[in-house]
Amino acid sequence: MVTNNSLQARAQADLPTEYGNFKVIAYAVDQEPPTLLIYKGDLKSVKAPMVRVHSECFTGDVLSSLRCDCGPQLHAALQKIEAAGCGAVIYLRQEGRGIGLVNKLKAYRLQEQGFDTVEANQQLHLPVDSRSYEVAANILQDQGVSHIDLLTNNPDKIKQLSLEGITIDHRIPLEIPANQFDQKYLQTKKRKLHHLLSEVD
Ligand SMILES: Nc1nc2c(ncn2[C@@H]2O[C@H](COP(=O)(O)OP(=O)(O)OP(=O)(O)O)[C@@H](O)[C@H]2O)c(=O)[nH]1
Repeated sequence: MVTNNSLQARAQADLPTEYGNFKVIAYAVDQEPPTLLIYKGDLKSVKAPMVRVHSECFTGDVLSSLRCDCGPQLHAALQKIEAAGCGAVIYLRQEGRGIGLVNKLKAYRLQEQGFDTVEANQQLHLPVDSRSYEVAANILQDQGVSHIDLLTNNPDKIKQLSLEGITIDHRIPLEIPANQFDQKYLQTKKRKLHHLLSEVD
């Protein structure tokens, strides 16, 4: 299993989780942190498997931070894929929408002073969102998948994956109710980044 000249499947294993039994494959280039494909079922056997392309959020995914909806989105995606019986999470190492964990924490400090998530990145002279979905598309293609049902609220993710050759048959919303700490974060995603968040004002 090899995707292109450099990205390779380096290791695979079973991954039993709270939500059900999955398999995991680590795709990597040289010593870079691996992109993980967590999946269940035969992805090629369905016309459009359910897929979550998830950007790393150490604070949300690992530390259960309430400042964002990332952790609950990841867990909800695993639950939905388990219920569907087939599907995948692709875990991209694009912390902080591409700015990295240190800069994300600097952006958090600025948010504590009143800036929103977009303004905080701008204050740091960093891109608001520098993510690429090419690796996700390469992994799907390596798995023989060209059509997916994508779990997302982010129209840019749909657009970019489409440009990389993946057809999004359906968007499956992945809305997590706001908590007392992430209301402004979700509002900014809706107002400035045009996320499809029907439950946010
Ligand atoms: N720069 C920055 N990144 C953040 C912040 N909060 C979360 N993130 C990162 O945002 C990324 C997730 O992107 P989101 O815009 O929340 O959601 P998305 O993945 O684009 O869209 P969905 O598919 O709908 O979840 C992860 O890499 C997080 O680390 C923040 O306050 N500032």
